[in-house]
Amino acid sequence: MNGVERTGRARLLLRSVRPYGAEEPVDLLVGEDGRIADIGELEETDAAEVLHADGAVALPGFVDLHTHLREPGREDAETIESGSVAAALGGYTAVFAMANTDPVADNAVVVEHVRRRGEEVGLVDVHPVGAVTAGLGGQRLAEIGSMARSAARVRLFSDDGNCVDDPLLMRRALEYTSAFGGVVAQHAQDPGLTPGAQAHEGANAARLGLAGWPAPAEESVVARDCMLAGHTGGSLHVCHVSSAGTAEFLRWWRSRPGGGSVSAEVTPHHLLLTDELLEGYDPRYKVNPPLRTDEDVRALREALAEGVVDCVATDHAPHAEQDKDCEWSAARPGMLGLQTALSVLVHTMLRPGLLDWRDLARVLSEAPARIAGLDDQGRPLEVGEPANIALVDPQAEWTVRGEELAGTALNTPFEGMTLPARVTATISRGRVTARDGRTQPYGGVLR
Ligand SMILES: NC(=O)N[C@@H](CC(=O)O)C(=O)O
Ligand SMILES: [Zn+2]
Ligand SMILES: [Zn+2]
Repeated sequence: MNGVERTGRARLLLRSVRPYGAEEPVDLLVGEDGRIADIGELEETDAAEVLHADGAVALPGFVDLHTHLREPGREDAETIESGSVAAALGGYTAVFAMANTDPVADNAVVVEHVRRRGEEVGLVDVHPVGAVTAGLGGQRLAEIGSMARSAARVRLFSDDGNCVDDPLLMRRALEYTSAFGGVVAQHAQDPGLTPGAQAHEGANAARLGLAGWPAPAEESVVARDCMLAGHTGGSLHVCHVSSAGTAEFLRWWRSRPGGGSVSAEVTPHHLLLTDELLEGYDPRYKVNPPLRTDEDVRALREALAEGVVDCVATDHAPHAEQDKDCEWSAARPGMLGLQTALSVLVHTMLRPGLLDWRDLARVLSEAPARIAGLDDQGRPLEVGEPANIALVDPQAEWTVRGEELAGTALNTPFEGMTLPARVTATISRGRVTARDGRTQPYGGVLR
């Protein structure tokens, strides 16, 4: 008896997919319950929809712990809808929407709005991140408990964009969130070391006359927070690790007893780009933390390969044209990332042999789902599991054009670059949400 006989009707038949890049293609059947019903060489069924995948690599749908959707407040840069489109096209089935909106997501009303709007759009599970401090002000804790208990059931808290600088507040946040299994995601940047910072502190910034952002401003906060997490038993997640020194510290810390309560992410742009790109003062390369050196890039790739850094998060940061198309110092930091992440990972990690497809499933899906405590994402591609799937054409090559990406923002740092591999379809709980560059809502609700 196959899964469909067990569960009733079939919904979708994926013809010829290669789970985790396996040599031999198989067929994958999804039941009406949105779960994988059968895998193998399957007979024609009365499946409602057949998708000919032509040997595409099948991975569990990607999970982004770090996305800026800009709604509420800056809908001119991105909306929950346009960001969901970008996410589905990029192979994502769940994203975490950062709290630095206007109003800030520091209370139950805002986080419930974000979650509900994500459900209405129905392309990807949108999980709101709650602010750690009220108004991202760094002075007192936000209403963490009420956000956790709200219908949005917030588990991830971050002041991202700002660092939770005050050590006592950081300690309290770790203690408080640990009571209900929450996680504090820190944007590690000592503000005292980075006044007016514009670029990685080093030879390039000096030559270009840009105020430096020294790596120890990140490393010292990461070290402090690891120690606070160890002391309190709280869970710390380090956002956008950017320096070799941070990777080295995390390698040491995580090898110690108790070091397992710390997790970390790296962005695709920090795995590929360096501060040499700043030469022409093009604000598309302005980002926080800044692009650093070749040596940092190498160290970050190694750290991801080793598992010292658990996962990849995009830090997708759309900006309106007037906030990027201006002189360097006036431009906002941030880069688009959702639709290019898989390709950058194939280019920087898979092709050089640092990771294989199974590892990509880990860093793009399984690890972030585990860190955020999602039990229906990052699951194995096996019978009975939820059908959250990204299909990837590994042979594809494409040239990135901001104009062709979803949404109105154009600030991709990969403009004009030709990258390998492309997401051809995304399936969210058994429904095709994206296919060949188009999206279609699943109309489902989060469970
Ligand atoms: N990464 C950025 O440069 N910008 C982010 C904030 C952040 O992630 O720190 C943004 O909100 O635009
Ligand atoms: Zn940040
Ligand atoms: Zn961010």
